[in-house]
Amino acid sequence: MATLYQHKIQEQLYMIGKTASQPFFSWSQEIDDVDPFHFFALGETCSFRQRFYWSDRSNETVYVGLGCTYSIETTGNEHRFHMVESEWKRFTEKVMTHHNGTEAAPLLFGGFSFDPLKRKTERWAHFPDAKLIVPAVLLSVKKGRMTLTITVPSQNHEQIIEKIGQLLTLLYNGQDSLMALSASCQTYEEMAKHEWISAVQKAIHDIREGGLDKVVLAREARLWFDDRIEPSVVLQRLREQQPLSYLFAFEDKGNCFVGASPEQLVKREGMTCYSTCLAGSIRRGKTVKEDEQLGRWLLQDEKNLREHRFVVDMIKEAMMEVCENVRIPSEPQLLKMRDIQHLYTPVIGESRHAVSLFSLVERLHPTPALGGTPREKALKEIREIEPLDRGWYAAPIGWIDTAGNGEFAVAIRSGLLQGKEVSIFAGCGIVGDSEPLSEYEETRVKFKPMLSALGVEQDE
Ligand SMILES: C=C(O[C@H]1C=CC=C(C(=O)O)[C@@H]1O)C(=O)O
Repeated sequence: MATLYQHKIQEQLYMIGKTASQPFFSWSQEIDDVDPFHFFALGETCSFRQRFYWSDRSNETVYVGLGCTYSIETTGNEHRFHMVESEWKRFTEKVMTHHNGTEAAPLLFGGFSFDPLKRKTERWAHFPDAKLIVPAVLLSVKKGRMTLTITVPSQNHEQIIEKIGQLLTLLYNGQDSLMALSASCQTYEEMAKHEWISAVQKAIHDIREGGLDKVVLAREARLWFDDRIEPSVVLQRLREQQPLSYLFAFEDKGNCFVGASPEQLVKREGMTCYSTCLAGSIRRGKTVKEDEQLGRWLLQDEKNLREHRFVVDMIKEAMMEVCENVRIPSEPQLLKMRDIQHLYTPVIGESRHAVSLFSLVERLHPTPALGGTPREKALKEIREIEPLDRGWYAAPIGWIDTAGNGEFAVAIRSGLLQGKEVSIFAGCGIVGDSEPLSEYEETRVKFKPMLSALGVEQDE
């Protein structure tokens, strides 16, 4: 099998080499079934320094990217979304695509930091305010059909093609390299716990004083393991444990940001735009009866409904500025994940003119589910009182295609894997009648998805 692909690639490249009229060349081919996690894991074996994983909430669309043919990156740029959009457009004009009857084309993957104005720490050194890449090799799974897309420079691509050949050989002829989680956690520490609780008290005070309605405060826990954590194992465990979440990973030179988020920021599919309001939370019950009671309580609890309403109002307003026929249910429903249930309201609209995906991301990020309301005041409050550099946590992560369609999730329920060390993040919406200790407990529940994927169970 591998030989056939290698032969086809070589043949195509030979032709391109002779006729190259564009700086980049992208070649797609439908392939036999492979396991996306295995594909991701082989990226490490074959020394690809960048890896990306994405699957949507239905698991119908899965993308795995390895290597980097083109990258768009910026820090400290207040027009970062616009900059990424125009760079991407420039790239699409420089690439010659050979679809071979597939629907595939090169994709741009990546993410953004939560707040470019927050002081940065060493922890996030490999994650600038925007970093998106076109992978050298991309596995796309759409409704069960698998396609391989190779995107390389038209010249001087011999080395990368050789590496892709090695990958294909291992993919079809080698052993399945996925392993169980072998590292065990030596130390677990909740960072700045007391400082965080004081920050919540301060936020409650500031909200009661007026001028600020809601602010989301997040915190970090650190874990130290006895061995390196391999992201593909964590991804696979997240898929098993959080089947209704977006699954994402972005790895650069051994630093991997990974998570399973229930929250869509935005999706653009032709003229249709989708977003999600997700705010207001309670844990899952231990029995069906208790779970239903907790759910019913959440649907009627004034404080949680208010937290949720701020998000609905903001997303509705943002969508109505660019869309017509905006559909939003009048009441939230419950979204139940393994460890937690949320108030959830989906939003759909038809864009009035061809509004770009990145301009939608810019309008929506951060919603009051991650920042607060009013937006600028909440961001200022977070900058001043939150004892944390969020990095890419709570920020947009996703992909865009050459037609401008794509999807970004909100990178919550996530962690940063750096060799034997891991940071995980969780936050919650603070309003005037919040209670610091129950907000603290809520963040503990939100740590659970990452902790379980890392093989760590929390004390009750
Ligand atoms: C900020 C997080 O969750 C947000 C999403 C859903 C519910 C939330 C809440 O109830 O506070 C948060 O707004 C997180 O998980 O770190």
